Amino acid sequence: MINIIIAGPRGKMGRAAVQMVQETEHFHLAAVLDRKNGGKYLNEVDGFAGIGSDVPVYEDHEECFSTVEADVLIDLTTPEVGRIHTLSALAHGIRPVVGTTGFSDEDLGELRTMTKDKGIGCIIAPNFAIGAILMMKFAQNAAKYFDDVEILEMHHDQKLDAPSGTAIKTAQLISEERTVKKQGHANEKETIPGARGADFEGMRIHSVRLPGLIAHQEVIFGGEGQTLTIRHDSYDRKSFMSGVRVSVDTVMNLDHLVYGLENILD
Ligand SMILES: NC(=O)C1=CN([C@@H]2O[C@H](COP(=O)(O)OP(=O)(O)OC[C@H]3O[C@@H](n4cnc5c(N)ncnc54)[C@H](OP(=O)(O)O)[C@@H]3O)[C@@H](O)[C@H]2O)C=CC1
Ligand SMILES: O=C(O)C1=N[C@H](C(=O)O)C[C@H](O)C1
Repeated sequence: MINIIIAGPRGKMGRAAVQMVQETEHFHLAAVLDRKNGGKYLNEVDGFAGIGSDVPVYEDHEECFSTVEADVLIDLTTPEVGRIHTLSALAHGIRPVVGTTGFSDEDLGELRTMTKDKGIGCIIAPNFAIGAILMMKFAQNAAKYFDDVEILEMHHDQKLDAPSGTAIKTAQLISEERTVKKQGHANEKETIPGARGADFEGMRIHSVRLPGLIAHQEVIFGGEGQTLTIRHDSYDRKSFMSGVRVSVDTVMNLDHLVYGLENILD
């Protein structure tokens, strides 16, 4: 049995994760970490009637991590608080599985150092959906043959960070194969600032935010007389849950930080 704490249980991902943990035979939801409802049980929180009558809600992460006997923290919050939760969990010997996006390179470096010092596992996954991981790997492979690429990520309009964690990870993987190149016309000029999107080593990332969307990304490569488009769509947050489950199982046997599920899948 793996004892789990979920941070951000009332969020869109947090709710899906609570359901996944409850449905997984060898997982036990030991507690949740919320910024409201401290002192209650989960079944007393709006939207959880009938679920988690034995699952305490904590508002204070220190109190939660020092009181609850947990193996794994699943964090699905915001980068600011997710970073603090992750550092604190590691300090208490609890292995973090972090889906929260928006961490800076400095944040990742700090977490990598802390994980190494503690000698326990930590997984930070910008995207838990297997289709999205394949999209990133296919895009990295295609980058061996195409120098010019633009990433178009499309998300629901409640998303806080832009570009998405997936788009940044995709650009990082592509950059392992691609020589830095400023794309487009040498003299191109934006007549409205931002028209050409974010610049990652000369490749462009465009962020669309619209109600109705969940999580979607196209990686478009261009060459002479042709384009190649690699696209992934998440239509339901259930698409992320098998990746969260695999991450919880895997982090139990790690002694270092893994950034990206492509590193733990065959
Ligand atoms: N890795 C992956 O595959 C995926 C990652 N994500 C990422 O997961 C994160 C959560 O996404 P999503 O569920 O859509 O977002 P939501 O906004 O729906 O949920 C975030 C939750 O975090 C809580 N929260 C915010 N600030 C604090 C705080 N200071 N202390 C404690 N809790 C806090 C919010 O509480 P309140 O309701 O009170 O604001 C909310 O319940 C995002 O970073 C997103 O990018 C999303 C989908 C897939
Ligand atoms: O906020 C979201 O919804 C998502 N966030 C992650 C990201 O930033 O890449 C993963 C997925 O795209 C959904």
